[in-house]
Amino acid sequence: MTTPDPRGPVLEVEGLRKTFGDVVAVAGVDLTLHAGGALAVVGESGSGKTTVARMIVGLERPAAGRITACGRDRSRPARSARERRRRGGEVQIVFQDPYSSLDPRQSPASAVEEVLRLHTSLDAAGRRGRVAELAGLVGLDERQMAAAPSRLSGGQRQRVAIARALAAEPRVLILDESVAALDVSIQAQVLNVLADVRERTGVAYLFISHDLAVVRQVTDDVVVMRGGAIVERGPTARVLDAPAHPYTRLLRESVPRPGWRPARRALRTGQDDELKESR
Ligand SMILES: Nc1ncnc2c1ncn2[C@@H]1O[C@H](COP(=O)(O)OP(=O)(O)OP(=O)(O)O)[C@@H](O)[C@H]1O
Repeated sequence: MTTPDPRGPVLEVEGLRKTFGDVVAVAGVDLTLHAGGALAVVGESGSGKTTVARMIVGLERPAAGRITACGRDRSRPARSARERRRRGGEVQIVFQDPYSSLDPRQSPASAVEEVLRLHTSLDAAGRRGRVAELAGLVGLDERQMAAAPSRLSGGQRQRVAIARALAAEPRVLILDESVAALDVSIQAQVLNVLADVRERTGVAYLFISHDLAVVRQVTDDVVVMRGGAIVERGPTARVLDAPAHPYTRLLRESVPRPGWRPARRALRTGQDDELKESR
């Protein structure tokens, strides 16, 4: 087995294709995400973005094409629990809906610890320390980490989902419309957390979004999908400022709220939204 190059691609997708009956959801997509990079996948609803993400994490089986993460092929389903676990240590995903992503009976601390138990060799004390570190990274305090998920707001739940995904120490984090369900001000705070996390951990993002203003803030490169295919790709600023494809121009013109700007520093203390308990 070869050791993956730490600066090389952490995710490569070639000729990826998926059909659902007569519908061609993904029609031959090529993507490369480099270590520590952030690549956006944009496009209107139904353009195939989520299906690409689901194939990468093994929730859908490709009709054709090749997916390589950390130098290892993952185009076919994992054949053992061990292989599934190893893949989970390479790529993790955070979905859109903060309300369905957490087990209502499990505290955030216990959810994060469970992942640490599966993916690391830390002992109980080591895991407790790491839970605290991850909580700090996403801006949650001890009380929030011990609370029932029903007492947490949407923004806090997404922070938990991000911490839980990072607990597996993935090289790639897929964010599938992960801030789309949040209010604009909370969204800005979670985006700041994501920028901070990337800087501090070197994790790479595949950032799926229909929102160009958001994409501009957190990604270096972008691919634009339409009808299952990529119609344009390049550095995010260039593609959004001077789109070459008419579809990208159309997407840009339909942005509902231009001009969003992030705060300089990420909020680390979860001040975005207090525990409902304390309201
Ligand atoms: N399980 C499924 N069964 C049938 N068709 C599906 C299924 N999943 C996706 N599709 C279809 O595949 C196409 C791509 O869907 P996909 O969800 O990947 O797009 P998207 O760009 O992520 O859109 P959205 O942002 O609305 O989720 C759409 O036409 C969709 O209806």
